[in-house]
Amino acid sequence: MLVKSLLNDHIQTIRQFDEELLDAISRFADRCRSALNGGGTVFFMGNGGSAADSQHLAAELVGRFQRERKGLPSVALTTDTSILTSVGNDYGFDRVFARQVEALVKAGDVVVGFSTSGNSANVIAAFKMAKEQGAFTVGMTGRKGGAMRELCDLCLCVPSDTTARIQEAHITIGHIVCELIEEV
Ligand SMILES: O=C(CO)[C@@H](O)[C@H](O)[C@H](O)[C@H](O)COP(=O)(O)O
Ligand SMILES: [Zn+2]
Repeated sequence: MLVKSLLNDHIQTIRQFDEELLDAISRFADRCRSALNGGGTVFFMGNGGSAADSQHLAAELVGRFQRERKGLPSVALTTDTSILTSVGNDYGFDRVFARQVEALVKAGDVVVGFSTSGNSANVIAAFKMAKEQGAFTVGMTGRKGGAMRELCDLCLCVPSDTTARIQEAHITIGHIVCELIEEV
């Protein structure tokens, strides 16, 4: 049955998280915590479903995940249609995140990019800019990792080659990171 087999794929993907990935999730949360404690901001970006993940996680930090606490500085670079259309129109779609990183990101910030292929040109360009700005970069991708694997300071490769399964694992990891950030 297709439904059961798709659910099994999802379960298998999560089951196949190895120690290296679990350790990377903890390090991701630690980096966010130290950036936030030092007055920094956590930025998120991605295309399509990954844009939705970016907005979802920024909302968890600015608003509330599970605990009552102060709002934490976080920005999704996927939301301002005036910026996205002006930069896309004037400089090209590949620059829509990089330009915002140039304008907003400071040393000590964390820049998180979601890309199931690891190869979305606008995410890659923004990571390069984030390094120039002195930020810590976290790539969230799939098994192969694409260009992101070598480019990011920390790269979390979900053990699947299927976009949907990778995205499902990304939001699970994102929620775990939010829980660890709130733990303090
Ligand atoms: O949500 C989905 C598919 O599940 C799509 O919207 C998907 O995110 C888009 O095709 C993206 O453009 C894919 O980009 P990426 O994950 O390779 O960076
Ligand atoms: Zn999707």
